[in-house]
Amino acid sequence: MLRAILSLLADVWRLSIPYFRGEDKWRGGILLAAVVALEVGWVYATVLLNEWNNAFYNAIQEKDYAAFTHQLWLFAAYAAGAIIVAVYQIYLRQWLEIRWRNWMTDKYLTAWLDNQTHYRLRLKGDMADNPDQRIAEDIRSYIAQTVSIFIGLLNAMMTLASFAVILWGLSGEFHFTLFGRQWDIPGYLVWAAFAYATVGTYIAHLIGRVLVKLNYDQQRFEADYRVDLVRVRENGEQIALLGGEKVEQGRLLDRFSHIVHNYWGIMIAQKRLTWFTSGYGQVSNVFPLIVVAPAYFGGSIALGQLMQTASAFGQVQGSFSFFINAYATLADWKSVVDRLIGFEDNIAAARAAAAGSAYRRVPATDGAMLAIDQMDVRLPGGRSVLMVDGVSVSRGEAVLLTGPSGSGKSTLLRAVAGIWPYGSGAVALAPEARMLVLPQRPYVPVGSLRGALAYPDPLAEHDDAALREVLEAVGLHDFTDRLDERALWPAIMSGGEQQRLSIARALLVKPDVLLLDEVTSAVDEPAEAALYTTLRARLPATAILSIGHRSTLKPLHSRHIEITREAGAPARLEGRGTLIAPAA
Ligand SMILES: Nc1ncnc2c1ncn2[C@@H]1O[C@H](COP(=O)(O)OP(=O)(O)OP(=O)(O)O)[C@@H](O)[C@H]1O
Repeated sequence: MLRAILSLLADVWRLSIPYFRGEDKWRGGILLAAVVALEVGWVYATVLLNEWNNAFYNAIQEKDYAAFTHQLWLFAAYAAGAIIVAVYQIYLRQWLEIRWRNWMTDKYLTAWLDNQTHYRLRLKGDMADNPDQRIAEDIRSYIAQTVSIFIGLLNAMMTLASFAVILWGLSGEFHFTLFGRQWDIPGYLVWAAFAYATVGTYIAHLIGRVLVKLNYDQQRFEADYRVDLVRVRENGEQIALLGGEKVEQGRLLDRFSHIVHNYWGIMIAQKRLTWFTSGYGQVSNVFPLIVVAPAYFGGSIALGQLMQTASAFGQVQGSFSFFINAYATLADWKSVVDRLIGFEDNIAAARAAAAGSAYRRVPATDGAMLAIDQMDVRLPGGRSVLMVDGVSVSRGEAVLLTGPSGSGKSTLLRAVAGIWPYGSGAVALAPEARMLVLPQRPYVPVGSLRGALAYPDPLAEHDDAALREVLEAVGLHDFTDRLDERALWPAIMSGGEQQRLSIARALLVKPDVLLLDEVTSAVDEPAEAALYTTLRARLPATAILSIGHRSTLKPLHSRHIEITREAGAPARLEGRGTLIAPAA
């Protein structure tokens, strides 16, 4: 158990310390110091209140009205101080939490989105479940829980230190005779509180430890369920056309049944733990009185001392049992910490995969804009799918790649674009050449059509005339007046229209090297011919490497290279292929 706690603390340190060393360290540090100072004030107030107990109850016992009213005034002053501390404690704490969360969210988003890590995390299906939950939900609850546990622990330690001293003083000496011998136990009330709390903590640990895994699983099941719901929403049209609603409902209910099943586990464990903690809490109300009662009834202490001792005992025992009451929170905290650590490790692994990638970027020679040599494209598991050698594209050339489905054409484009980390080889690019890759399924973001067209460039970069002009050029005449319309474009535009929009982007960007992955698969053949003709006419210097299946594509290119594949071996793409005579 000690080892588990130490490793948890090491993880918490790893997750928290960057904030207090980062750009926001001053403000974060000052807020944390203020919260700690208020907590110290709070504990000091409880110490004063404990002494007040003694004076107040003695005034009652002695029927001393003047002392009684004096003590009431004192109480009013303490209470006023406590109210101010309570208000600002929460306020400053929330302030710290939101600053910290802001910082951590920024850091995680950067780590996730930078260098295409978000994409590589997906490549290996097992690498990170639900990054959205890690970034949105787990960071929030991690910070809230860490601050709350830190402050709780600080309070428990300070309360323990102050009240143990008071209680030690109040204990006097406890004498009893056992086995014919007199035993003296100094500070016996402190030991009694300690023994009571230790037994309680240990029993709570035994009962509550199953909650760690159960809470972890619960979060995962909830997130999986949410992801499946989103998937149904996103693929609504396909599901409706295929009539897949029953299957989807079955799958969703199946996902949900995991939540229910696990929740029952949590309920049962929680019930068992509550039996114990609430019983323990009730006993704690009277336990100190029982322990001190013999001294009171024996006449050695007054009512004030009884009340002060009982309250001090309660404080000591309460701080010892901090872990008992915080058990469920600690279990939950551990699962949040585990998930964030797992996420950070996955990000690091994805970055290492990228850094360890054996693809090399070299400057192109011999006038080629793009050349691919000795490339071995592999899958995440290590299997080789495609070997490429001696393939190059010159300025103004349009090279068509064809080959069997699944032979690795799209993966080759990913490797050339630098987002695919598995495999090895050299990608030579002309110095300063700008490359644009248009994937098979265009990405049309939600928002204004202007934003979707210019994506991901800043809007100010292209003027309206240029945007309208490229829309006209790709045949999207009906959309030229809708630049500022905000809509769910992916649901409104047809597949072919989305592909045209994607080609319009290429016309805007005017890249030096353009990689096209079946970008006209959803338009008819005459439109396809028109689009390619437009591309080549308007980007006469661009080196185009495109992938396609249709035979009608051939005359639209200047060269054709075919991928060959023999059973049991990786597909091969080699050499210069065949020249295509320009259509008459
Ligand atoms: N992330 C991945 N994990 C495992 N295998 C993958 C992954 N991505 C692609 N593959 C596999 O790699 C092979 C090549 O896929 P790719 O999409 O490159 O083929 P393609 O030649 O473009 O096919 P098509 O002509 O059908 O579009 C396929 O067998 C595919 O299943």
